[in-house]
Amino acid sequence: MTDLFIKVRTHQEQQLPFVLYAKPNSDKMIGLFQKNDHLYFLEDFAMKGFVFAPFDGDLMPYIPQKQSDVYVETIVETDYFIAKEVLPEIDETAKIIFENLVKRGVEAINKGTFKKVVLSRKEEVLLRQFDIETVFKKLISFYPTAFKYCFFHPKIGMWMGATPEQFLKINQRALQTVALAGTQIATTAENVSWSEKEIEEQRLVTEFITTGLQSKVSEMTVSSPYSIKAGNLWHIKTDITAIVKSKKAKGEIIKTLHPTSAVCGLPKESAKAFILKNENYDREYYSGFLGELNIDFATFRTEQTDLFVNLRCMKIVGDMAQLFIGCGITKDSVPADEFTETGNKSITMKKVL
Ligand SMILES: C=C(O[C@H]1C=CC=C(C(=O)O)[C@@H]1O)C(=O)O
Repeated sequence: MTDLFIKVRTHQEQQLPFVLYAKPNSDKMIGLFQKNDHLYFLEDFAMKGFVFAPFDGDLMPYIPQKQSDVYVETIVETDYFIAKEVLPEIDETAKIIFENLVKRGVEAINKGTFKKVVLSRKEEVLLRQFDIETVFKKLISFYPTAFKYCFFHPKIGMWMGATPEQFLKINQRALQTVALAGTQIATTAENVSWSEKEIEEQRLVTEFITTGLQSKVSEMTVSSPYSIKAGNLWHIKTDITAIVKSKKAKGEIIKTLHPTSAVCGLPKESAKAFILKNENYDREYYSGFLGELNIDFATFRTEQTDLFVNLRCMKIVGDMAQLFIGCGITKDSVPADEFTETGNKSITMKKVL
């Protein structure tokens, strides 16, 4: 066992906060180990550390740089893992509940309450055994292009995930983000074609982000939408770059964009109100955002922010893993298909358990 995982084990035994993560396509694993068990919240967006923000609410926990030890290790592929074959299992009660939720979402769209809403559910998986090191190494091995993480705080719990979605990357004043939406299960075919429903669903995310950024940036560029593979799924993605007008605008940009219409809806406020009223469970940190704020912990360069949307994630509670899965609903959504899509998304985490 390397120093990094020894530190993870001792921190977990001592119930001290830590985060372990590996960025997309990087050969580095980074661990941030808080020296006390205090729950720190961001007071402003100039603070340096690893932020773990929820879907809803202004309280954003973070692990401050000043209170932590940092470990960086190169990923050495010594362990060979075989991806677990995950067979679809349908929970009929969960299916009925989710399909009814989707129906209500489509009705609200038809009434004109919003154009799009992202609805989600939670699924529990019994863990026969659970070892952070093994699960984290599987995430690294199976999802090289994702942001992989394990976050632990005694007052929050343990969360793990492999998200394909960048929320915001800001290097000095250069900003990058993406509009990601539309899902299809990846079969062997490398050419994927998209329906009008999925194209519209993703276009609304691009519209939301570009409109939100408009007054705060200059030199915005927006790529054509293209298909991208994330684990067992295909998505549609648009790359967006811009120059932030002032360094102080970062907080405003984060507040404007979060939660994006890839996880909430359009318009944001009415979609969010519908989610909070109708989903009937607490999303907690699922569809929040997480990552480095104002510092790159591999190089210690400041003025670098690298945040991701907390998707394809799970919370470990006792001998259960709670998987969080959602999908974008538009006027053309078919409830049964949307339920199937959440099942397909659950495979990302099920494969590593
Ligand atoms: C809300 C999720 O995915 C989002 C990101 C990509 C594609 C999505 C979709 O096709 O619905 C979602 O907008 C999730 O994974 O729980």
